[in-house]
Amino acid sequence: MKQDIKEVLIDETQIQNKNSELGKIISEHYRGEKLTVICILKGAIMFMSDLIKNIDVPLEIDFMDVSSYGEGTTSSGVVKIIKDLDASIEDKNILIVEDIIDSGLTLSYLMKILKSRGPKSIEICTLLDKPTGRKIDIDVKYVGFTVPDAFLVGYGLDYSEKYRNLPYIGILKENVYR
Ligand SMILES: O=P(O)(O)OC[C@H]1O[C@H](OP(=O)(O)OP(=O)(O)O)[C@H](O)[C@@H]1O
Ligand code: HPA
Ligand SMILES: [Mg+2]
Repeated sequence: MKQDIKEVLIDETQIQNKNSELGKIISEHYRGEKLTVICILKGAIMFMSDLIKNIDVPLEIDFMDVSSYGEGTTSSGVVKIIKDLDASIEDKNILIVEDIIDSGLTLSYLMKILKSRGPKSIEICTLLDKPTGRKIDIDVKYVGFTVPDAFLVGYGLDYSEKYRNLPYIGILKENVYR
């Protein structure tokens, strides 16, 4: 796996420091409130599980699986719900946790659906933001790192379902997918 990585962009320590920093800010924001954290499968699993260890308000977790990338490196633009939430989000404070916002198509679609279900509040926290990929505007409250225009893998992010288990964020060598 390592031989397919051109460069480690964000290492484990940088990721964990960011989780601690974001956790503190989020805890202050929801102080005195209850929170539901929604993990967008599969990419956000590692980030969400590390992030919530750093949030100290009472919270519940739920999962939603949507997919638009399939096996490629560009979004198909067609977002499919593979698994919906287990619980209602009506009148709840919702924090959506994502690994990366690239074109913005996934979250734009998701936000429309979730806002229509009447949450008390709804915000987005993404570990990575790739603004050069954006096709549609997204209002993001919490961003870990702004990343360059390269295909990234690791810490939950995949290429063709692989590399999710790398403990860092790396740039995938172009010859792997070209
Ligand atoms: O802003 P966008 O261009 O829509 O891209 C971001 C989305 O794409 C990836 O998910 P993917 O559909 O690959 O599913 P996965 O999380 O299971 O890998 C990633 O986890 C985000 O959800
Ligand atoms: O750079 C990326 N890597 C992995 N998955 C992604 N989904 C959108 N952008 C990316
Ligand atoms: Mg993916």
